[in-house]
Amino acid sequence: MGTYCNIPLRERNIVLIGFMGVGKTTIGQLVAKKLYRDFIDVDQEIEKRHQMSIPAIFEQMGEDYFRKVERELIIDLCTNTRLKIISLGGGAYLQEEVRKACLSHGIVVFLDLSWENWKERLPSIVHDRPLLKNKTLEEIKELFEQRKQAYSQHHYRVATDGLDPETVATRVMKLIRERDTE
Ligand SMILES: Nc1ncnc2c1ncn2[C@@H]1O[C@H](COP(=O)(O)OP(=O)(O)OP(=O)(O)O)[C@@H](O)[C@H]1O
Ligand SMILES: O=C(O)C1=C[C@@H](O)[C@@H](O)[C@H](O)C1
Ligand SMILES: [Mg+2]
Repeated sequence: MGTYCNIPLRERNIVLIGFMGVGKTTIGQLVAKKLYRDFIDVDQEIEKRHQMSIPAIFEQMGEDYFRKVERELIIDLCTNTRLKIISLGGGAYLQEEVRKACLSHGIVVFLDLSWENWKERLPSIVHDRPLLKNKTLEEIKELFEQRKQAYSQHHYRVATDGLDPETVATRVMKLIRERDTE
């Protein structure tokens, strides 16, 4: 897969990236509604295809299997679809092939949230994120910091601290509209 892309800018998929729980799924749904586009959540799509939850896939088939399925699905979506709003799982963008496909074929929007604000969200998300289970807060912070380097490879960044989902979605939508009228 080369980096050449013949998809016109206006038709490229919008790909939301960022750490677990920053709001990719929540915001992606809202942006899709606002722009009248289809929404695809990669985690939900994998769950649907396997008829299993993400924690069950991790437990029964292992993380390596999940990462392969995730990578193949994202590359397929990036290269073969247009005009979608796609929310990735939090760890997908750590894979280089995924980054390349998203950056060359889509418009990548990084949803950023500070550690201080993210910490507050942990209790509401820990139960269905296998990578957060059985980890201390310090270990999670380390993962949060480690992943920053990968997420720094994006087209746009939206700082989400203190913003409700509607406001974040409006900001994402404005970025896309401004880009389309450039
Ligand atoms: N801007 C926001 N303000 C407050 N709460 C939010 C915001 N965005 C999302 N949330 C809440 O945070 C939790 C995680 O959101 P969501 O599932 O959308 O994250 P995600 O980035 O898709 O996570 P994952 O990487 O695990 O798929 C949900 O309970 C959601 O309601
Ligand atoms: O950040 C991660 O590695 C993950 C995030 C979730 O979206 C799921 O894809 C899964 O729980 C792994
Ligand atoms: Mg999600």
